[in-house]
Amino acid sequence: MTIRPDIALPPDAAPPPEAPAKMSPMMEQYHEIKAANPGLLLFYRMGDFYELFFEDAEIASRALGITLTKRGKHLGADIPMCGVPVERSDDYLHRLIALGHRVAVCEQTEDPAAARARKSVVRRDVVRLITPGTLTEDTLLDARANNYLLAIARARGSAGADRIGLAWIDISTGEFCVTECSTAELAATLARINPNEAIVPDALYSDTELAPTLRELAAVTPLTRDVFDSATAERRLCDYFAVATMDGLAALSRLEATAAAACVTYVDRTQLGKRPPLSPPAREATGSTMAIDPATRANLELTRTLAGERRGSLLDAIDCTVTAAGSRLLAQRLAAPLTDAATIARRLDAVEAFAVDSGLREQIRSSLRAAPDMARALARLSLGRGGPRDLANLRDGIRAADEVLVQLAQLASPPQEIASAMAALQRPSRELCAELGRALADDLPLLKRDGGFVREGYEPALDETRKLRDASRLVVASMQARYADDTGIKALKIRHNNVLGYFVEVSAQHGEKLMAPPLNATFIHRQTLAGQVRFTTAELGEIEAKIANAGDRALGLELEIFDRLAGSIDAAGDDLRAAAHAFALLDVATALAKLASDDNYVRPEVDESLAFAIEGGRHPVVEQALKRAGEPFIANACDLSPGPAQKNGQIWLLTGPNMAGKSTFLRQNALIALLAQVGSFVPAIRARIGIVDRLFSRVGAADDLARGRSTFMVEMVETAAILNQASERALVILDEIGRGTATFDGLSIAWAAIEHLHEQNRCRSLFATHYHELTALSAKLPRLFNATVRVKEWRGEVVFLHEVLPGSADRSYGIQVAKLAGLPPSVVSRAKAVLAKLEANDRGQPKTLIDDLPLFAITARAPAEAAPPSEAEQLIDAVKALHPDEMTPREALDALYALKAKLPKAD
Ligand SMILES: Nc1ncnc2c1ncn2[C@@H]1O[C@H](COP(=O)(O)OP(=O)(O)OP(=O)(O)O)[C@@H](O)[C@H]1O
Repeated sequence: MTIRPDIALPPDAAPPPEAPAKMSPMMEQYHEIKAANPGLLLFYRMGDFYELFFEDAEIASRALGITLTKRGKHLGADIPMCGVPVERSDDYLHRLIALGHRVAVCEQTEDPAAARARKSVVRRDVVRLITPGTLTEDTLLDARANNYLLAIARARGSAGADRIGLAWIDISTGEFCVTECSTAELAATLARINPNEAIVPDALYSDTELAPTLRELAAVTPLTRDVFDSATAERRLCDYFAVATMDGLAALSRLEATAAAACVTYVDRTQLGKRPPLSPPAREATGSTMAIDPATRANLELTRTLAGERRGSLLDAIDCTVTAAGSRLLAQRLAAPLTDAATIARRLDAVEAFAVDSGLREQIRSSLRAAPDMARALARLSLGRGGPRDLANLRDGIRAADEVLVQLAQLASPPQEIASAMAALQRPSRELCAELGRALADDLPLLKRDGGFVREGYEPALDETRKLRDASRLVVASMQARYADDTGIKALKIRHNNVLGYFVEVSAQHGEKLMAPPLNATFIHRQTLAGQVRFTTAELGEIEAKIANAGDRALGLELEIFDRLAGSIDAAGDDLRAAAHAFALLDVATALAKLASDDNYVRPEVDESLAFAIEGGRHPVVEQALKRAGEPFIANACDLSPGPAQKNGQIWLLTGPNMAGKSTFLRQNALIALLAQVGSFVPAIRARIGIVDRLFSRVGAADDLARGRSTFMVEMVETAAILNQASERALVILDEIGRGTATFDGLSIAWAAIEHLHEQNRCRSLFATHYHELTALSAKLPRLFNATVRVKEWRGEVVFLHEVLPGSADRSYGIQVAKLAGLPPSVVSRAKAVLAKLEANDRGQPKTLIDDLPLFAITARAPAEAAPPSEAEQLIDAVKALHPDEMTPREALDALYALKAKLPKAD
């Protein structure tokens, strides 16, 4: 989490910086603006740079790696300063925001010439506040991820039963959701939403109970109590949505309304009164999504791998979407699998429709690929930050909607989700689209202030003004010819720059002529450069004014047209947002269908039972990785459904050698359940899953030194959470519990945990272990089933078959795996010797063996330990080293002879 004391102060509670006794007017202005924006880095515009001063400069120079310089003195000390060029500021802003900083951008709001004339400092004002959760610029956003601002409100309950209200919005797309949860559920809910910035009341920010959870977040901004005032929440929401009561828009609990109002208040503050259009808050019913705590999300590598990469995660493996909005929706869905079988079935129906019709699927995907990101264009326009290309995006979006509708008409009876997407695509006004088509030119500038984006013929007044402007430019050209004639200077040119405007330019040698009578009556000297002399004339001044006026008028008219069009778009915002969402939805459905048909996924049966029956299940990510390496993935079944006379699901106890595929098997079953409830087809031959309400996974172990927890402590905290919270609808994946401590302690903990799962939690579970002693528990626990991963021993080597079968393993083949990993041969054979002794005696009495086993150092030197490879082994190594695909026939023949030569000579 990035909480910086320097930026984390509540906006209205920080003390203003101390004003010095005497400072320059500019520094006075700086201090005044800085004091009004505490907690934010101030980007103070000076010419072509944004400058930062004092502590801001120190923070920014450190964060951005830019030079810290000095500018004047303040209270007798140097003023630290650093600056970033305006045209590259987006890049710097991006980096500061990514680090959790918040920035106030302060612009010059008048022409410096006017200030000079007034003999005072240029007027400046903060034009916007940029915070991680309130971004809209494409350059600052990740197109494929949502950018959520989240507000957390708390209501104190009796006996520690506090309730938490959450509201989250993405102002770049207009999404707005609220929900409530308990304090215990907070971590899982936050991990699901994954906000880029959270705002919390001061009191909550300093709460010791919640601090560890809040620390997991990317950036947290504490705010004063008034922002979270429940008494004024409804009024603030009504004010934002311009309605008299929220009842018609959303039914919110008081706590949800408090969090929602905090969000809109913060948006108001950071956008300085500009209000991005938001959908009315959609309420997420408690329990409508599968609860997955942060550790499980991390372990299962849902959106990021444990190393923090998107590549290699489940999302990356299944994301075949072709639009940024589709990718965002898929990530949202993956983060929040559903728990309602009917809703899941509706999503699956849509995927199925496209899975069976690959022709239609590909047509739609190619139309979607060309469609623009309407939601973000819309948000930029509403905030006054949009440009002509955003208008064009909406025009093209509506055109794409028509194209997709024609394609979807091929479906005889579209399933419900597709039918509602079709209805949404019909909503945007076609008249608006036609108007945009008439108004916009073919080539559009990025910024509206560059002009030239309105098509000729759209508005007569504009055409007229442009003609005037262009005609005046022609007059300048003819004037140049006339002046050249009149003066006899052929090389005379009329040029233009921003300082002088239009001017006559001649070489130095001709300059004298124009400055002497009679020509000096017409040509007024303006500037002498090394090689040229520049002049103006009264006539040129007049024509320049005409050109400037016509140009300004033309731009003014264009901007009026822009505002009119942006206004119509804003008014049609709801329809356009609905269409944008429909695109995303179709993108996700077609992408999942493509995945299903490319990778052989099947439609899962999802119902209210406690079944969990997978036939031919595969791991979606490992399978893809093996496929790239040209290797097959071995499919495996898993059945945790209650037996004939049982009420609860089963526990599979999986034993098997290292590297056999136990972890892969555990995770694949969790991922199949998750994918099924996301509404995706699954990598299996058949799958029936009774709704899982909560997924727990403890796979592997990692230190959490930042939190002062050792590997074993992390393992136990996570196991405790599972044993305390899993109900009979949960799915629990436990991998090697207890391995982080002494053998007997670990075995005992694992033993007790299995009994607890069986007797108390009674949930469907998969438990992998190297403690083979645990398999004896199946005699006592009727719903415990022993399974093992098969391996084959071949010439002393272990061969992994990756097949999961009933039964239990008797050994771990740890030493063989260690050998494969390249442990020195002396260590491997020494380990074998120790193991043999240990097995011959009681495994639990290693101390008594010390005397039986001479020291490693002594045996390690024994020549037998490093025996040279046998002839057969040499032959195998030589064959392994051959790469037939890379050999020429000649090389292959030579290799054959060489192999033959290696054979033992027949006597
Ligand atoms: N079903 C399978 N088909 C093909 N290859 C597999 C399969 N399962 C696992 N593998 C391969 O075996 C490797 C090891 O798998 P995994 O990590 O699941 O083993 P493990 O039994 O959990 O090992 P350990 O006990 O050492 O943690 C994987 O990286 C994968 O490449």
